Amino acid sequence: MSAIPSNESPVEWKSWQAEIPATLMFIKRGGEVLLIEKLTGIGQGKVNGPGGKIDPGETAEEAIVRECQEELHITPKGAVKMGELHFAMSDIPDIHCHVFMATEFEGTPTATREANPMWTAIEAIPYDRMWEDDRHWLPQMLEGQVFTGRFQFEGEKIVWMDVRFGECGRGLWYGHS
Ligand SMILES: Nc1[nH]c(=O)nc2c1ncn2[C@H]1C[C@H](O)[C@@H](COP(=O)(O)OP(=O)(O)OP(=O)(O)O)O1
Repeated sequence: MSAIPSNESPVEWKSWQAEIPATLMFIKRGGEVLLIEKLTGIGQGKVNGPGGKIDPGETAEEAIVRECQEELHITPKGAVKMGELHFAMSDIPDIHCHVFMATEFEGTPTATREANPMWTAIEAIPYDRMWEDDRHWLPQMLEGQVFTGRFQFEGEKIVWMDVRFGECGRGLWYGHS
């Protein structure tokens, strides 16, 4: 299944490079998922998964473990890469985000200055408090589908999007990985 672009994107995606490499994590437990209320940084005030920028020299896998430790004092175990998100933004730097899912973790999710943890029933995920793209991939990802998404934002509104399920990575629209 794919969401087909309804108009031409002005972004030249073949040569597009994000300024910020980033990560997101969604930990599932039964019918719930661990979300956060983000208290600092990009998307402050929104609900999201824990995550953040990849530091220089870090892999995405290392970064997502560090971010979960910093934001919630937990260590995810056995994280699986599920998707890649490419955000062409209008008023903040462009972002390339690696999305992970896990079912195991060590520690107790704890509120920090960066995040309030929220165990949330999957059927009650508050999409109206999240980035607009999330409703286009998070439900499918939580059911186990890998994906690649490209989104062009004007402010916080999507003006163009292309989401494809069943494969993860830039090669989907590039012709090679
Ligand atoms: N459109 C979008 N949809 C989404 O679901 N998550 C988005 C998003 N745009 C950005 N993010 C997330 C991805 C990543 O986890 C996070 C990056 O935010 P931040 O820059 O705040 O990261 P950090 O927590 O590293 O912050 P600093 O330590 O302040 O640099 O925002």
